[in-house]
Formats: sequence, C-alpha cells, structure tokens
Amino acid sequence: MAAEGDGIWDVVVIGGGPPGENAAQYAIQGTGRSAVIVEHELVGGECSYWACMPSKALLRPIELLGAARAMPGVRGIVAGREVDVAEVLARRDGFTSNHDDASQVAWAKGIGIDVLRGHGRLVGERAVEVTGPDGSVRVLRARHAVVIATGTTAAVPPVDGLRAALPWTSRDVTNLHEVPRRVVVLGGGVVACESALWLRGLGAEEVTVLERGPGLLSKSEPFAGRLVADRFAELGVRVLTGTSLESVRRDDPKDTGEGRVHGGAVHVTAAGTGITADELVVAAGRTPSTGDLGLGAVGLAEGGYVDVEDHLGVRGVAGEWLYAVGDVNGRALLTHMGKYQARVCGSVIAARAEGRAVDGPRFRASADHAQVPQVAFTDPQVASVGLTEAAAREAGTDVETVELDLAALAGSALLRDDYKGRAKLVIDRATDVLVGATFVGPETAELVHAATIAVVGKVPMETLWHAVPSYPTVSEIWLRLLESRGS
Ligand SMILES: Cc1cc2nc3c(=O)[nH]c(=O)nc-3n(C[C@H](O)[C@H](O)[C@H](O)COP(=O)(O)OP(=O)(O)OC[C@H]3O[C@@H](n4cnc5c(N)ncnc54)[C@H](O)[C@@H]3O)c2cc1C
Ligand SMILES: NC(=O)c1ccc[n+]([C@@H]2O[C@H](COP(=O)([O-])OP(=O)(O)OC[C@H]3O[C@@H](n4cnc5c(N)ncnc54)[C@H](O)[C@@H]3O)[C@@H](O)[C@H]2O)c1
Repeated sequence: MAAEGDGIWDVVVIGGGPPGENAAQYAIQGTGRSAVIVEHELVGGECSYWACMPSKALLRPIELLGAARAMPGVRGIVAGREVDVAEVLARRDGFTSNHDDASQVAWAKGIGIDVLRGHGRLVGERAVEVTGPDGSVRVLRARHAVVIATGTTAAVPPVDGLRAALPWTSRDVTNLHEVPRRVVVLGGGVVACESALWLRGLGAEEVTVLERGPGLLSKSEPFAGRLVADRFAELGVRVLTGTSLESVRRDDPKDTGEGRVHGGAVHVTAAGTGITADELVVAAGRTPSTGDLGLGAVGLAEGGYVDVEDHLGVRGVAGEWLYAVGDVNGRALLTHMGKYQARVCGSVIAARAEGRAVDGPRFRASADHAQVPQVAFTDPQVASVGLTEAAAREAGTDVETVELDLAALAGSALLRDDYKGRAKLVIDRATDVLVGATFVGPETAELVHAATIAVVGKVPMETLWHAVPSYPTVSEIWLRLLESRGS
C-alpha cells in the first residue's frame, strides 16, 4: 500500500452520482470542513449520462409528436411525418454533455468538494484505498465519515448464451447511435417500457417486450400496466407476458461500442418459441455496485445491497462513521430519493461533526419506505406515490380505494381528444388519510406532487375537500375522486 500522497478529509464519498454529490455538499456546506468524492467514471453518475437524462430527452420529442397527431388543427401539419432521429440524438447528447463531466467537477470544486479519479475500496475503519486510472494506489482517511454512493449496474440474468451475445443494457439503449430494425426487450419494468417506446418512436419496426411476470410495470397498480400494454398494441409493440427467456444465440457477436448494434442477428428462445432480432436489450433489474468495495474489510458481507438505518448509517458497523445513500442501499432506486437520503445523511454527518443531536425529523429518512413518488415516462405516463392497494394490504393496512376514469373531465378532454387514463386513491380507513395515489394518463407527471404532499403531510381526507382544483384542469380528478367516495 503506497503511503505517498495519502490524505485526510473530513468526509470521503465513494461514488459521484447525484446522491454522492449531495451527501458531500450537505456534510460540509457553510463550514470549513473538507470532502472528497472518489469517482471511477464520470461525476454525475448513471442518472446524468446513461439513465434519467438521456431517456427523458429521447422520450419527450416522441411524446410531443404523439400529442400533435391527436390534435385537430395540428395533426395535418405532422401527418405522415416522423421525428428527426439525428436531431433527437443530438439533443440527447446535449443533455448528457457528450459524456464530459467538466461542469459537474467544476460545480463540486466550486463548493469546496475535491474530486479524485479512481476506484474506491474500504480497507478499514475510516480508510478508503483508491486505485487511480494510472494504477497508483493511495489511502484516504476520513475524520468524520465515509459515504458509500456507488449505485447499481444493469443485472444480466444467468440465461444460456445471454452474456456471450453481448446484449444491450440500459447504457446502450439510452445512448443508442443507431436504431436496430428488430429489437427484443427483456423485462417489463420501467426501463423496458420506456425504452421500447423510444425504440419504436425512433423507427424500430419490430419491438417485442418479454416479461416473465403476468403484466407490465408490476410494481404499480395493475391498470397502469394494462393501459401501457394497450398503447403498445396501438403502436405495434408486441408484449409477451408470462414469458421467461430460455436461451440466446447470436451470429458473430462484436463489441462495436456503446449504442451500436453488437454483431449479427440474435436468436432468442422464450416460452418454447423463437424470435430473431437485430438487438436484444436487457432491462431486467439492477445489481448493486458492491462487488469490489471492500465491505468484508469492515466486517460486512461482500456484495449485495448495503443495509442502512434511517440516519443512513450502515447497519453492522460501529462508530457512526459509515453511511450509504442512493441505489446502493436498495431502499428506493430513484434519483430524487437518493438525493433525499443524501440531504438527510449529509445533515447527520454535519450535526455529529459539530456535536449536535440528530433526533429531529430532518435527520431521519422516512419518506423512502412507503411514501416514494415515481413517474414512469411511458405512454401514457404512470405517476404514483406511496403504496398500491396490494402493497398496503400486504402491510396489514385496512384500506378503502376509489378509482375513476381520468378521461371524463373537461381538463383532460381539452388536453387531448383521445385522452385515456385512470386514477386511484388508496386510503387508510383507520386514520382516513391517503397512503397511495396513482394517475395514469398523458401528462400526469406534474399531477403527482399534490398527492405526495397529501401522503407525506397525512392530510385528512376531510381537509382535501377544501383543496379546490382549478377549472378546467386534470387536477379536477381530485374532486371527482372525493365525490365518488361519498364523504
Ligand atoms: C434507463 C434508466 C432510466 C432511469 N430514469 C430515472 C428517472 O427518470 N428518474 C429517476 O428518479 N430515476 C431514474 N433512474 C434511476 C436512477 O438512474 C438511479 O436511481 C440513480 O442513478 C442512482 O444514483 P446513485 O448515485 O445512487 O447511483 P449511480 O448513478 O449508479 O452512481 C454511482 C456512481 O458511483 C461510481 N462508482 C461505483 N463504484 C465505485 C467505486 N468503487 N469507486 C469509485 N466510484 C464508483 C459510478 O461510476 C457512478 O458514477 C433510471 C435508471 C435507468 C437505468
Ligand atoms: N422513470 C423512472 O423513474 C425510472 C426509469 C427507469 C428506471 N427507473 C428505476 O430503475 C430501476 C430499475 O428498473 P428496471 O426496469 O431495470 O427494473 P425492475 O426491477 O423494475 O423491472 C425488471 C423487470 O424485468 C423482469 N425480468 C427479470 N428477469 C427476467 C427474465 N429472465 N425474463 C423475463 N423478465 C424478466 C422482472 O419480472 C421485472 O418486471 C427501478 O427501480 C426503476 O424504478 C426509474
């Protein structure tokens, strides 16, 4: 182990995604404390370059064209037209800064956070060994805290021939540079549904989604997956549910680079039948990036998600020095929830460094258990917060539900002539507060925050009668849901 160049910081963060950045920021801001982010790839993490940003940049033009096609007075202008693929990809590349993290590094340095390139690994209490891009090794010491923020990578299921076929993962499909003509998408979760949509929208002629479960978007209310599947049928995207991938063979697999077709035809066998495609996209969940993190050196089991308590401290490690935020703790694999944890974690580190108590609500992550908001930017969008009816019942809550067609409103009819959607509230009977809400329909993304406030604020349903939605907006669904409940 090299001693030369070893350094000491107040806070050492391993992983520079948005949660890692925010944990460092909150731990030192307004103080003279020091922090360093150790990043082995790009500061900004998966979200900025291979996940949220490129995926949403790809989806928006397709959504806009769909809306224009549905609007009398406008549809004639776009009739027979498709999106300009080159322009869409160029705009996507703008959102990912062409994989240049200079502005993120400048932001970090500007607020006093150092950035060190290299692979970080725990080697003992408050000690992180960093292997730099040139192979040099140094050990960083943390006076107060080490934060693990190493995220996840795409999981590749152990299916015969799958790895050898060099399939696309979320990295390729978000950063595609060519559009395969025939694509099979493995999985029916958010990554699969969003990417099937942009692949089709960008011109893929045959898109097949293979999901082993009974429906799409299985973590959502069942009508969400059904409405997305209906739209896929209209768009010509084939959905095979209850279908597990059995084997894969590829003619001449080649590592042609990210987002380029990786060789010849792919022959997929699923449920006994064969499908031939030009590319296979694996969107079958995530694996925590803990395989080479030195968890064993601090007495933890190697690999797996890192278990944390609500201060984001790692369970099983004494001394209040090791924390984990973001995807790597497995609590809620979403950027906004990782950043929320980071704000809590950074505040806890700051308070402990200053000898202050950490017993107020600001110092505990409470919203990432059962109050998580999420928007799947599918067509239609699926915007939800909190528990589904099934999850609430499974948790032992006696619930009442109300569910309505979202299309029967002036606001939604004005938005689109062909508006299709559905909304549902899940209410805890014992307390008469909302514990979950789902809105499925075009442009429902912006509808969900009102529900998040009601769920997190435990606003009594009685009080919601006085939260009057503006006319004519889609938010009027709140009034209809309350009316249909009859209270
Ligand atoms: C296709 C796709 C679309 C998505 N869209 C959305 C969305 O719209 N909204 C949303 O909220 N979420 C979305 N997500 C989820 C979101 O991307 C993640 O929740 C988020 O990136 C988690 O941030 P993180 O920092 O925990 O992990 P990551 O973003 O994975 O960042 C971890 C960082 O740690 C680095 N690292 C790992 N190990 C080490 C090590 N040992 N040493 C040094 N550095 C290391 C990595 O290089 C990386 O930069 C999407 C995910 C995918 C795959
Ligand atoms: N808009 C957003 O907020 C957004 C977008 C993308 C991803 N994300 C987050 O990223 C995370 C990962 O998403 P994801 O879609 O990769 O994972 P996921 O776990 O949500 O879905 C994976 C799906 O793949 C299926 N699957 C797994 N192995 C299979 C096999 N061998 N054959 C057939 N089907 C198989 C599973 O049944 C599951 O439905 C999620 O937590 C998600 O919330 C969020």
